[in-house]
Amino acid sequence: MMPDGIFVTGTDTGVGKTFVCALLMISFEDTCYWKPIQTGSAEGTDREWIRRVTGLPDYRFIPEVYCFKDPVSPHLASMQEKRRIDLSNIRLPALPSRKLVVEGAGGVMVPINEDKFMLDLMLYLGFPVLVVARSTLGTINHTLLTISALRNSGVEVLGVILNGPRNKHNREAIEYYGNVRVIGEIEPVPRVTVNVLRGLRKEMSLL
Ligand SMILES: Nc1ncnc2c1ncn2[C@@H]1O[C@H](COP(=O)(O)OP(=O)(O)OP(=O)(O)O)[C@@H](O)[C@H]1O
Ligand SMILES: C[C@H](N)[C@H](N)CCCCCC(=O)O
Ligand SMILES: [Mg+2]
Repeated sequence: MMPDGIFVTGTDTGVGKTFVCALLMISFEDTCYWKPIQTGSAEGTDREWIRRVTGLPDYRFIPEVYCFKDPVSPHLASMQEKRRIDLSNIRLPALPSRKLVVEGAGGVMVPINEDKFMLDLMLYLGFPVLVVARSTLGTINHTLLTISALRNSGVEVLGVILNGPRNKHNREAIEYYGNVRVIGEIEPVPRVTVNVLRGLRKEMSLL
């Protein structure tokens, strides 16, 4: 059962958070998507990408609160555009549905202003967190560090999704040393389409 709100973070930028959010949107009816802080919008937003790939209606997508053009860390993008990111401006929108998927920018320690990080946004919103990680070499360290930062701050970790070629040893190490569930393993797909996402829905069944 998907909780009413879920925050999707990752061990890095480009690990597949948006892909997993698209999969959540396809897997659970009555779910809205929200990426409150987006950078790199000059190349398109994650909201637009999920909307295009899934074909889901507009009302299931909540507009960003902060949207910056340059594909850099939010703290830098906000300085460049002279618009400080203030957590108190990020208010939970009135939802047209019961469930919400929130996507972060990059990983947990990405700065958003002079003294706040993505992790503070997670604490502020208060949703349990799903961690998307690569399946390949190096992921044990990145994933354990991410989980440790989340738990040390009191954030509930729902589980980990490993994205990439299946790697049994990495999965087992993350579950054992991280004392965490790997709830899904997503293999690379040649092309991301709504039918491909539908075929991957079983990867969300442990949520
Ligand atoms: N399992 C997969 N198979 C094929 N392509 C994938 C898969 N997972 C992710 N991708 C592709 O890899 C790229 C990076 O993934 P994605 O945009 O989901 O990362 P992200 O973590 O959301 O990055 P950001 O920090 O920029 O939000 C995208 O082009 C995405 O479509
Ligand atoms: C532009 C990119 N796709 C993301 N939206 C922002 C990633 C910020 C990462 C910062 C860092 O960890 O160095
Ligand atoms: Mg993304």
